[in-house]
Amino acid sequence: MSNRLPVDRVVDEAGQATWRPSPGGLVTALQPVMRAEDGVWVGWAGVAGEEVEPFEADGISILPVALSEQELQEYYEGFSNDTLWPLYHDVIAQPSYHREWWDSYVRVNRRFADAAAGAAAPGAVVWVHDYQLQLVPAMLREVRPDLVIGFFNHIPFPPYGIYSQLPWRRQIIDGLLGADVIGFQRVADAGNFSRAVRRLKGYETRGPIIEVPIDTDDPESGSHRHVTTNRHGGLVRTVLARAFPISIDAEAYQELARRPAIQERAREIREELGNPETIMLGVDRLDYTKGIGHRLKAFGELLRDGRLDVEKVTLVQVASPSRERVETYRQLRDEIELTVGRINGDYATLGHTAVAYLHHGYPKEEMVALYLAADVMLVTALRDGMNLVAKEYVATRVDEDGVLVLSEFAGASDELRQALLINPHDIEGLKDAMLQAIAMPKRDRVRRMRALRKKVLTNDVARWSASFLEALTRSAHGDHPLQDAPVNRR
Ligand SMILES: O=P(O)(O)OC[C@H]1O[C@H](O[C@H]2O[C@H](CO)[C@@H](O)[C@H](O)[C@H]2O)[C@H](O)[C@@H](O)[C@@H]1O
Ligand SMILES: O=c1ccn([C@@H]2O[C@H](COP(=O)(O)OP(=O)(O)O)[C@@H](O)[C@H]2O)c(=O)[nH]1
Repeated sequence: MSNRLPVDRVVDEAGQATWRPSPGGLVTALQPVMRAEDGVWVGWAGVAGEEVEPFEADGISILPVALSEQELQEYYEGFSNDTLWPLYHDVIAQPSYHREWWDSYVRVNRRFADAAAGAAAPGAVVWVHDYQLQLVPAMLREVRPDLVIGFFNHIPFPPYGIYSQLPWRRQIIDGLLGADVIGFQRVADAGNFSRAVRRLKGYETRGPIIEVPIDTDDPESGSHRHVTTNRHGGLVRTVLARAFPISIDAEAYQELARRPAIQERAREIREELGNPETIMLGVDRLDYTKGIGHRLKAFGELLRDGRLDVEKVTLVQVASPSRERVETYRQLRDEIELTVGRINGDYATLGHTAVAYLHHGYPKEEMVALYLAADVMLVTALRDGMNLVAKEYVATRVDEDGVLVLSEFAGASDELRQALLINPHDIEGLKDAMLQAIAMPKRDRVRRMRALRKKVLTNDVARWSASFLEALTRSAHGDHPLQDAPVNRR
């Protein structure tokens, strides 16, 4: 279950409906998993006010959940993306708190839970994804205690000092604790969650295990899995909360990178840009968490100070459209486009663009060609759950060349230690890292890229889903594995 299905329904001006792939890393990561399983994907079809019948897409059974226009505004654009999203990303933007948005979030979560409850076979495994659906685990457990329920949070879980702002902080914790296994991107996220549970609920935790007291007056209390007695002699249900860092289908990216047509397209991209000595690339949803403004500032200053030459270096910035009706996102687009216009106005020449700015979403093949064309990949997120783009760049570089500049605030930095790690708030540090990346000798580039590729090729998306589902299946047999998934325990 995820808010977004792998395909969005798009209705054109003539009223004709078509399906197009959904944006974002969650769908990229889950598609190969779902293709391999004989399951049902429950999610929203991407258009408001329409009931869509269950259907098949690319070998996946789809069960659409309908949202009205008002729910789209209050549950998705409002509570999910204007309350939870900024709150969980370190309040980079100010979260808005509205009681009607919360009511809508509860209503829509209930609808998702009901849909899954109706579709799941007895004892089935249900895997719920992301911050839009945090109440679903408890709602589902209430009506279907036979199910094995997993939850994975794709975005960060904030430190308690930030999380505690949320007026509905206890309800969200209760919602999540309905799951048997709760997965996070980083060890730090899992730690933040356990702390919030201790502070808000007073429940005890032992490493990754959370002890949820059982209400013995509840007639359903006998149906719980992994019930045990805690050190005070009380009956508790145990929940596993741990890091499972997500990844990509690395083999598929390698395969695309080896295709002659895609390699030719990469050469064409370089030519279209006037064959600069260095191409730097940024690929992001147009989101304030991605640090696009910081990246442009650093690049603009390097041109201003004559440390970079527009005839030698071009920055390609793909900023794919995202959440365009949310005011903060509209403002961000204006700011970014103003900055790009200024940099190009000040430093571009007739023959050489400084920033090639593309406000589009591209298919995978074009993404791979862009990755192959880029000498330096810039991931400067201010906060990011994982950032699959960083991993895709590494998987694509079958030539073992290219330099990844990576923010330490992206989950990917826990694993990709051989990237040039930066703090995007430190503009001078970012500028130095860009120059270091451009000037890095081939031997060093290859050494770093080899080490990065080993990580991404070993810890791919199949391994991620297998380790989560294994933890979930073991939990169905009353056994919570205590060790962490493969990740640096930093
Ligand atoms: O569905 P949208 O509102 O259009 O947004 C797209 C997705 O963005 C987020 O992606 C996150 O998941 C990635 C995979 O785990 C991760 O690499 C990235 O850091 C996250 O930001 C969001 O979490 C998804 O729910 C959205 O569908
Ligand atoms: O034009 C684009 C821009 C992005 N992406 C994909 O969108 C995902 C972005 O995931 P990431 O984890 O980096 O960030 P998110 O957008 O989920 O926050 C990656 O798989 C990208 O390849 C894409 O297919 N076309």
